[in-house]
Amino acid sequence: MMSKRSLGAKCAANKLTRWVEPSFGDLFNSTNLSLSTVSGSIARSGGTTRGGKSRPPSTDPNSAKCPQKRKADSNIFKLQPSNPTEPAQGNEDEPWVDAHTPHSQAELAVHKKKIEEVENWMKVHVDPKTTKGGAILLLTGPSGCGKSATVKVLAQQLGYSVQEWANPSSLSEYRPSTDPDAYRQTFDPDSRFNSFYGSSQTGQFQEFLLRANKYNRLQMTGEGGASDRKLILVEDFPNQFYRQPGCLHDILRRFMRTCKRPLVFIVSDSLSGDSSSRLLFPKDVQEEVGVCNISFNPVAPTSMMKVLSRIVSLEAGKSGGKMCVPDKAALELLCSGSSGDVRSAINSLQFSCLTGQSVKEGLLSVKKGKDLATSSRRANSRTAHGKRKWKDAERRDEEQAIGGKDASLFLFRALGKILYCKRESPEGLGGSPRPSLPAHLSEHNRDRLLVDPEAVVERSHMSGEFFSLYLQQNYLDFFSDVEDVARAAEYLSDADFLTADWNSRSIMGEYGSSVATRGLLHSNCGHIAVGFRPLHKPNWLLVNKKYRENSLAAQSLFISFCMTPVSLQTELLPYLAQLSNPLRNPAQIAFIQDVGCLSRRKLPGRLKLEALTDKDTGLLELESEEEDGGAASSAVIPASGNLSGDKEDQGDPFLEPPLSGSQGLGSRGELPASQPQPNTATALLEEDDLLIEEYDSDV
Ligand SMILES: Nc1ncnc2c1ncn2[C@@H]1O[C@H](COP(=O)(O)OP(=O)(O)OP(=O)(O)O)[C@@H](O)[C@H]1O
Repeated sequence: MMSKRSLGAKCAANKLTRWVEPSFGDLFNSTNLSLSTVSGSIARSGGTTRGGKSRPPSTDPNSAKCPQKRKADSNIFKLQPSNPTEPAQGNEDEPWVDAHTPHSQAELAVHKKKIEEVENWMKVHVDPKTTKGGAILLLTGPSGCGKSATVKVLAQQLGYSVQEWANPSSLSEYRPSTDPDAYRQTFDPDSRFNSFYGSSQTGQFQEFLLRANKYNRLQMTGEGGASDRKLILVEDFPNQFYRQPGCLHDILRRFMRTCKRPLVFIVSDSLSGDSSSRLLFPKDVQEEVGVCNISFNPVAPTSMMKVLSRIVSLEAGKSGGKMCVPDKAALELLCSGSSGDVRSAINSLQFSCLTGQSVKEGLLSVKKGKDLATSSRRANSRTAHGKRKWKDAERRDEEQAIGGKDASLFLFRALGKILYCKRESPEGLGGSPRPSLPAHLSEHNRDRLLVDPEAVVERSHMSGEFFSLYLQQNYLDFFSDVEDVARAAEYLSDADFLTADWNSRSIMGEYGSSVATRGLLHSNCGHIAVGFRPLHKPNWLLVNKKYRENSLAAQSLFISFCMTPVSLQTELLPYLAQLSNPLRNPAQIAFIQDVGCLSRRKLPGRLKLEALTDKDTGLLELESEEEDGGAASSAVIPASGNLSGDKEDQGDPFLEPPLSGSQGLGSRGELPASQPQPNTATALLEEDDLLIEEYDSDV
């Protein structure tokens, strides 16, 4: 993978001299000084983006000290001149992402509906005449999908100014005074001499919000428009917020009470599942302070193509024939390789169009991609449908060669790739006959797969075992023949078996997931086109959650017995349930009724399935498990349902989720909430299955 960031880092190391030179342009009579690094950190001093060209240097010390990281990324092209002795020529070195910044809604590579949503929110909340209190907008979505660009374009269009927060890079050093009074004041939050508080990033952030809310921007010469229409933009978050999101939540609450300006937060999601937006803005806080959340999608390939084609034609015109112009196939490669990140796509485009030694490889890769695209187009002339699929599967590696983004897959899509079992058409690509298996193996004959199962699992960013767990939950809906189901079930249990031994689990994990995925694909020979099928999260997650909660509850309620949770639930509680007067604590009675006995009347029904959405990731699942589970954090959750990370059961890595979880579930057909439910207990009592009398030893 050649990401823009790693590329930037490499170039910075190699061409450090060139990086320094323009900063001393005046001294060395270097006239072509590009200021976009400094001016890249726009608006944090109060200005909006003015055009895509070099902007005047900001006077804000923050912006000079700390160029925003994403802007710094875009400077990679400045750091690699073909000849370091030559001065930069004109705008040649300007990053195209900056040079082609969108200036109007029509130019934005963002879905119209999303733009409209943001525009409507702005119209309602930014005008101080129509709004009373503060309002908060949260924009989420993958990196480079145009969130900031949308805010800036709309702000410019509606005549609003944007005041943006940027994390200060260096804080003024704190030197404790020897005077005890001064020392006390330093740490006293109510003291106005509180230098410690004032100098922390969080403190500065709070102060920024206060000032941004209180004061209007200074009117610069030549600037017109209503300066009281302002929105506050936050994309960088003080690091402290990631450690203690509660700090941010307190600030938000205070902001909503006291402020009158609208506040826009932009948080980029990562495909690998470490969702900052979930951490910084949990659902309950969003509801409490009334955050409006608009979620952006990756840029659609058609919009991306339009942007790239426009840039290529403009740049080709400017270069006067010097530029290496990529053709449509190469642009398509760039589009699919960028995973909907317009910044990454434009950077890759510029990189691949540069002429010079340093990008020779990039050009070769484009050529390779072109050749491949052309040959596959020829080969697929017969089967129009197979054409695209084939190209997708075969070209993925080529895409990565030209600075493509890491092609991560959301879990939903990754599962679909296995379950829908897409294969090449029987006549093969190009109509040439495929070699077939010998007669005695003919039952194993299958058309060629259009997916690489191992790559799919890898791109889903979750362990193979966990991936198999999702497959186990969902595969039945995609089979039409019971023989196939039997074979698939066998493969799945083989996969479980491979990872059953915790000693070799880390090594065998990959083999296990290969057996599970390939086994499913191979078994499904009677596969019929099944249209859309909803996918669900594994029941195991719910059962496991319930089990952990029961374990904790059992331990705390029956602490005096000094037994492990497993022994409590499988030995003691069923025994106590048989006694008519064991205890007098209502919580204990309720728990015994919930966990210690099987209902004779009602059979456990199917659990209520939780739908898997296209934005879910397996890691989130694990995280939420850990959050909810408190002390019982699970480090590894294998497909077989073994819970090896559970602290109470560390001595028993093969612990099965006990029956207790499903009992409580089954009696009501759905999983009850975390703690033992009094209603469950009541329902059971009503059944007369069991009667536990309250026993008072004092009587
Ligand atoms: N047509 C276009 N639509 C959107 N952005 C474009 C377009 N053409 C060029 N760009 C540039 O692409 C970049 C898009 O990045 P932007 O900052 O908007 O992404 P983002 O969704 O906010 O993600 P991040 O959090 O990574 O910044 C900007 O630098 C923008 O100037």
